[in-house]
Formats: sequence, C-alpha cells, structure tokens
Amino acid sequence: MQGLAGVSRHNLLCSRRGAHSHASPTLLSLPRKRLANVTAAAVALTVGIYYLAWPSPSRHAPTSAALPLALSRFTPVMIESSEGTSPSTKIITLRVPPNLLPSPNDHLLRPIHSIYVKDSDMQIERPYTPLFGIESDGHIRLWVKRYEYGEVGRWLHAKKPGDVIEIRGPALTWDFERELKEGKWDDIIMISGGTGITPFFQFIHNYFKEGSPSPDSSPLRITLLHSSPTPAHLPPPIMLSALQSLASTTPSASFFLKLFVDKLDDTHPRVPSAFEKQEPPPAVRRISKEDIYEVLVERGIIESSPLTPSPPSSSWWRFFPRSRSKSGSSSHAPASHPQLRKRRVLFLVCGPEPMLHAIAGPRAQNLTTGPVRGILGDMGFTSLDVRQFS
Ligand SMILES: Cc1cc2nc3c(=O)[nH]c(=O)nc-3n(C[C@H](O)[C@H](O)[C@H](O)COP(=O)(O)OP(=O)(O)OC[C@H]3O[C@@H](n4cnc5c(N)ncnc54)[C@H](O)[C@@H]3O)c2cc1C
Repeated sequence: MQGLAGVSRHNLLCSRRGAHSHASPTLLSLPRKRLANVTAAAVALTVGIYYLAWPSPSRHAPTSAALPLALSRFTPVMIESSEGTSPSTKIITLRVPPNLLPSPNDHLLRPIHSIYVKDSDMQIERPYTPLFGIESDGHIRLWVKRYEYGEVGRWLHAKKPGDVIEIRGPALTWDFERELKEGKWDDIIMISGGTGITPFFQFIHNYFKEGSPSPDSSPLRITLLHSSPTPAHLPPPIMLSALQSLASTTPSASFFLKLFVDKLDDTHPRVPSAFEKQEPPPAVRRISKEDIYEVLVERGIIESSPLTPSPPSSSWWRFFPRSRSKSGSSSHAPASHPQLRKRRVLFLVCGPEPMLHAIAGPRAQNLTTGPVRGILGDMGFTSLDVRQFS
C-alpha cells in the first residue's frame, strides 16, 4: 500500500519535471549530466521545504501526553515489541496507557479505522491499520511493510522495544457499517495483496468476534482472496491462524478464505506444511479472472447456468461465449449480468498499485475508485460493485 502522502509527493515531482522544457538559456548551456544533478537537487530541496515548512494542520498537530488519543493531536506511546515476520515486514505492538485510551463509544473506532504514525525525524506521517483495532487493554498491533526507499516504514522498522513514538487517531478509513446498511449486500469479496490485507483483517476480526451480531442472523457472507509474492511473505501466524480458524468454524460458510502465492522460493520449494492441511491449499499463481469466476459460482453468487458451466474442471470457463472488451482483449460473458446474479455482491480491493490496476483498473485522479477496469471491469462489474483502497 502506498500512502496518500507518497502519491502527492510523486505528483509534485512529475510536475517539476514538466518544467524542465522551459529551462533558461543559462541552464541549457550546462552539460546535460550537471543540469540533471542541479535539477535533482532543486527538486529534492523543494520537496524538503514542502514537507518541513508547508503549514499542515495534521503534521503540526500538537502533542499531548495527558489527553486521550484523538485525531486532532499526537500522543506519545511506547513500542512494546517489534518482531520480524518476513523479509520486509514486522508486527509492531504499541501500548497506549489506560488513561489515554479513547472512549469505547468513539464512532471513529468503528471498522475500518487507522492511526497516523509520525516519523519525528522527517516530520511526516503515514496511516497504519490496527489489526485488532485499538484494544481495550491499550495494545495496538500493526503489520508494517518496509519499502526499500520508503520513509516511515523504514523509520518504524528501526525502532526498538521501549522507544516512544507519536501517533494520532483513530481515523475512519472506511465506514463499513454505513456502507453495509446502504448497500444491503449479501456477499463481500475482499481481494488483497501483501499488507493490503490489514484493513480487511480488522473488519473480519471485528465482525466475527465474540459479542458481535451473530453472522447467522445476518445474510452477509465474506470471502477473502489474499495473495503474497512467496510463502515467506504470507501474513504472520497471528493473522493467518485466526483467519484459518474462522474459515473452518464459522457457521453457514459465512467466511471463506483462499490464499495465493506468486511463486515458491528457496526457503519454501513446496507449499509450507502449515498450509497443506488447508482446504484448498494455497494456489501458486496470481489471482486471475478464472479464480474470481470460480469463487462466484462456488459461493452461489452467480448462476451456474449454461453461460457458466460448473467447476471443478479448471478449464470450465473455456466454454464461455467470448466477447470483446473496449480494450480489444477477449473477455468472458459478464458475470455481473442481472440474470446470472443470485446474490448482491460488493468487491473490496486493497494492495500494491500494480495489483489494483490488474484487478480493478487505475484509480481516478482524485484517488477515488474510477470507472472499473481490469479483471472486474472485464467481467462487467461497475463502480457500484467495487471499492478500491490503496
Ligand atoms: C488507510 C491506510 C491504512 C494503511 N495501513 C497500512 C498497514 O497496516 N500496514 C502497512 O504496511 N501499510 C499501510 N498503509 C500504507 C502506509 O500508510 C504507507 O503508505 C506505507 O507504509 C509507505 O510509506 P513509507 O513512508 O514507508 O514509504 P514512502 O516514502 O511513502 O514511499 C512509498 C513508495 O515509494 C517508493 N519510493 C520512495 N522514495 C523513492 C525513491 N526515491 N525512488 C524510488 N522509489 C521510491 C518506496 O520504495 C515505496 O514503494 C496504509 C495506508 C492507508 C492509506
């Protein structure tokens, strides 16, 4: 996932590059390599000034160690533990003192909420998703990815237990309850990649946890299709065991989980034994259109009609009448066809930008879900059926 701040910084750099064509004669007379260096330094300086000097009500929110957590101010909290879970991820557990916890009735604590972590060296912040929400005993568990050149992820990974960092929040990332009420969905299909699973994990944990409305009393069913680059990058046991146990114990198949890995690696030349017993075991491929069709049919969301011959043959879709999408590529008959739909379905997609593109197409300029393209668009789903997170 890439934060909004990262995206806006990228846009800023692009627009500066556009200005090169109007360079002055003096600049043009410089050797090309030196000109590039001067330009890069100017861009870096501008970006630095932008970050450090531009008034930002959020980044420059005051810090208080005496008032409860809130979106309007930063609160210092201690890192209780920091455990590596894959080559580039850690579970980082924060501890909020009991007197600084927000009121349990705070509407911003509804799923899906996030908190902002401030990198106090760079004075920048990024949102992260508490896996189990802000817990009543003060724990906040984050699954954080470190990108090679990413700022806050790297900074956070370098922090040690006992270090104090500043956070603010909770912030409502997506008002699931309101969306569910408005949409009256029967099924939600979540498709995640890498740490893009964290918002879905928070929702699933909250929805099925003890004391939540019984899934039996609600027709809503949840399917999670998750993909990681290799088995070593799959979510850590604290997340996967919880999901696998839910998948095998929730009544009426209200939760279904399927894992994918792009490839096996040297450490895991075969599917790791921890997953072998899972039915079905993780698939070694990227999530494809066929996988989505299969799950739609298996979960009884679309009709297994003459248009959609039944699985299990992995090549069942080759009997599909083919049509041409606008992009010219061939596509299956639209699974969204009203006559084929038996249940109302909403797709939620969260993951790295290339995965979002492949599954649902690029997001609009204003970072909302634009017209749905990619695999889901090809299948005939529209912005009424799909939400993208990044
Ligand atoms: C609501 C929400 C919840 C989120 N929850 C989580 C979560 O639970 N866990 C999680 O890990 N993330 C989460 N994210 C993403 C997170 O907020 C950050 O966007 C992410 O950690 C990257 O931030 P960063 O500062 O480390 O990287 P950034 O500095 O923003 O960099 C982002 C990307 O740009 C690349 N990049 C940066 N500089 C360069 C350069 N000079 N050259 C080439 N490439 C470069 C980096 O390699 C990286 O790929 C969430 C995002 C949102 C919006």
